[in-house]
Amino acid sequence: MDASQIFQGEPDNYDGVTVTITEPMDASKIFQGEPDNYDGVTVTIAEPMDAAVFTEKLRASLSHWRQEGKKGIWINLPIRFANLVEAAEGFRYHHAEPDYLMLVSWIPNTRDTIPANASHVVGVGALVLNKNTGEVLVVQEKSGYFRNKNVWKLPTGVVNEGEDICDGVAREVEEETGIVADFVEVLSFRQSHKAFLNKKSDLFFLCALTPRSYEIIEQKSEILEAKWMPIKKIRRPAIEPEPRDVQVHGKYLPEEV
Ligand SMILES: NC(=O)C1=CN([C@@H]2O[C@H](COP(=O)(O)OP(=O)(O)OC[C@H]3O[C@@H](n4cnc5c(N)ncnc54)[C@H](O)[C@@H]3O)[C@@H](O)[C@H]2O)C=CC1
Repeated sequence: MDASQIFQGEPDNYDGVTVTITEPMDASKIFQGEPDNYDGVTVTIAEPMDAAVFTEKLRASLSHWRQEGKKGIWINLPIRFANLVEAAEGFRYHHAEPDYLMLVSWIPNTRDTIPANASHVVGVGALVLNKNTGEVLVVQEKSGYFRNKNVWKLPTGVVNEGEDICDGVAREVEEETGIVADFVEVLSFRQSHKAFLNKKSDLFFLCALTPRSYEIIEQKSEILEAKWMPIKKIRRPAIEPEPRDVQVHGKYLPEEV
């Protein structure tokens, strides 16, 4: 065995060994990471590495972090280094983004408190009401649950990462129908489960908007047709609300309805 690769210690009378660390650990032999506020470390792999070298360096780093009392160890693995996934012993997937995979390992013998990956998508629906005419903006979709069902529905969509709900709902309305509208307020919200990929939950916010323009220009890729529909014609929802859904309150309905 190459003596330089193992610690040299002092034996004692009880078959034990005491190792005294006299020099700083060779930084090139362990990964340098970014500390976080939860005694964790995030290592971002920036260079290609041989899998065996990676495993060796990771073992040395884990031993060092254990001594330092570190807890959650994160490895940000750009997709071009995906060959190292299997070499990351003791790590599990946390989440993946288009350009990287995040691995994590909880190293102390205490309860693992790593938060789960994002659990919900955030959807928005738009009640765009022209109070002068008593008409509501409705669409028929080319894909999704209501495809080919001849159902008129309120414009809906999904909020982008980092986008406010009030901006997302106005963007979706404009993208789908060409109508420029101002967000007024959230009327109700609903939570449903196993909504996306039969796994993620869905938080859906129904919002009131006031139109600033009235000429419809449909988005041909997603919308079959859009129109202004007299609110009196809206008889009942195509899907009955769940008992726990919060209902739209009446102040947005024109007085004669
Ligand atoms: N669409 C509807 O009839 C209703 C939608 N909602 C809510 O509105 C929000 C948004 O829903 P939607 O407007 O239906 O958007 P969606 O979630 O069905 O789709 C959003 C966008 O992603 C695309 N997309 C979704 N899954 C896809 C897949 N597997 N492959 C390829 N493209 C895919 C869609 O074509 C669309 O462009 C959600 O919170 C939903 O619960 C609520 C009631 C009815």
